[in-house]
Amino acid sequence: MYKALTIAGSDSSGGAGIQADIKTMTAHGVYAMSVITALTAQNTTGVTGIMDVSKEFLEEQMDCVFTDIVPDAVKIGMVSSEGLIRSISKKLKQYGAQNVVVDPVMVATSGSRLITEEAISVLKEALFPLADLLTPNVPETEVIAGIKIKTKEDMVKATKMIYNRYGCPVLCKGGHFGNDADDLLYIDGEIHWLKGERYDNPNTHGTGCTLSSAIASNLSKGYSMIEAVKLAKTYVAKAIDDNMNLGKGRGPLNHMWKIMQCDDNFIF
Ligand SMILES: Nc1ncnc2c1ncn2[C@@H]1O[C@H](COP(=O)(O)OP(=O)(O)OP(=O)(O)O)[C@@H](O)[C@H]1O
Ligand SMILES: Cc1ncc(CO)c(N)n1
Repeated sequence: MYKALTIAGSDSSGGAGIQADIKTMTAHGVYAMSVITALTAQNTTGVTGIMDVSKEFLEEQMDCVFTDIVPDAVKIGMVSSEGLIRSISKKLKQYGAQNVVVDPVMVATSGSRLITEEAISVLKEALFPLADLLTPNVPETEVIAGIKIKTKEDMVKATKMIYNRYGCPVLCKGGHFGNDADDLLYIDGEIHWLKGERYDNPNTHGTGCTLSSAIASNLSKGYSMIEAVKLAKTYVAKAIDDNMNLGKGRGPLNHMWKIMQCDDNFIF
């Protein structure tokens, strides 16, 4: 059994954060574990509240996981404050965590802010150097690189800047850019455009969380980074294209699209 850990915030509406991650890892046949950084009160229309856990309790959760069922891969999502980021960094180093995917979550699909301004610089300094892959979307890439992205050439430029600064592979996700869903993977000094068709579906709550936990699942199984990202992109595309339509705002994906293609007798 391959094992993956998500370190992220809980989404009460089940489409993003910890819930999306656990569904995704489970759909990949991977044993999922969670270290919860915060509770959020949110639904498909927005986030109404955030309650961070204490540093001590976050570290206690990490100790419990890493001293028992050691994860083959780790995905990090929403971490809203400096102290929690430093605690995660300390514990990842202490336990020599493998296959670390960092999704630098800043703003929810609904537009709500999920990290403080001060915490962004700590994220860069304490967490990015530990990442085996960084997965910013275009607005996050702009913030991290410090340049505006108007064209695909800008996307390449900003992604290279981040790669050179932090020394880790970068996947710049194109879900917020242009008429396609092309993502840019920069790894080992080479550019790989991962082409994607854009589906005309407003229900994209949690696409980023789902992609990063699918990548972590694939890495836990031993796939190369490029293969892990390509497979994850296909999984997300199919979960969007399944056209589930829940909630009053931007609804969640169908993480279980594959299982629901099986007949009931197979599942039970
Ligand atoms: N409408 C769409 N059709 C097809 N693929 C999409 C669509 N929207 C996003 N994607 C894909 O989903 C993945 C996540 O990208 P996106 O840019 O949406 O991340 P994100 O902004 O971090 O997500 P979130 O909205 O959850 O914060 C990428 O592989 C992207 O290409
Ligand atoms: C808890 C949580 N993490 C990440 C996102 C980004 O989609 C969200 N909306 N909620």
